[in-house]
Amino acid sequence: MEPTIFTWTSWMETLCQILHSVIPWSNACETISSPFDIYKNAYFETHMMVNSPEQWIEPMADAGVNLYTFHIEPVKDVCNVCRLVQESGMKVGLAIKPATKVSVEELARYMEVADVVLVMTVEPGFGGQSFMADMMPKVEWLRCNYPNIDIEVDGGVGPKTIECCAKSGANMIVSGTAVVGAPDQRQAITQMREVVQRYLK
Ligand SMILES: O=C(CO)[C@@H](O)[C@H](O)COP(=O)(O)O
Repeated sequence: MEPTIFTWTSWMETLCQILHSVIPWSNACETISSPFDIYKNAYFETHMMVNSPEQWIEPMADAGVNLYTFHIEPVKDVCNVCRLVQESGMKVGLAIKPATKVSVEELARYMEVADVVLVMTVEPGFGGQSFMADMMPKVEWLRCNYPNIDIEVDGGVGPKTIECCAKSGANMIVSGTAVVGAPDQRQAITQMREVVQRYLK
């Protein structure tokens, strides 16, 4: 398990996360495929905040996405969507939002097919929201029961909140505003990665 810092900034080190709330959905696929011309070694995750994730699997796989993360709340047959994602060649990410009716314990039934679990620390919608520390028990429960799975946190994460996330067990970090607004973006990413590494040991 490695610390991975995902960030949404013009300076891509590891990943470009395409949020339909950030990019008008009409041209998301074109937007995704265009960075590949520039960032040939980047690892691309799409965080699908959509009601029908199965509808976008093929376009995202064709655009070159590596990790397809979708919210399980609106999906009736999660295992089927996971299977379709795997068959497309992408990794499977399962996301739950703060005000969800899905308990983190219910995720247990999908752990055989999931590669990543994303615990949202803001309500999906837009960047720059405040970090919700009361989401950390979900991360702690996951890390305690699934010591080797990748656990991602997303929303309000930055140098001031990274310690809380890493201590709870998160090893995949999405950071938007905190990196984009940092005077030194590389330093902000490096600092967060070092904190996560400290807890991974
Ligand atoms: O998915 C979302 C919001 O819908 C998050 O990815 C945020 O957009 C990340 O931005 P910051 O909260 O780090 O600014």
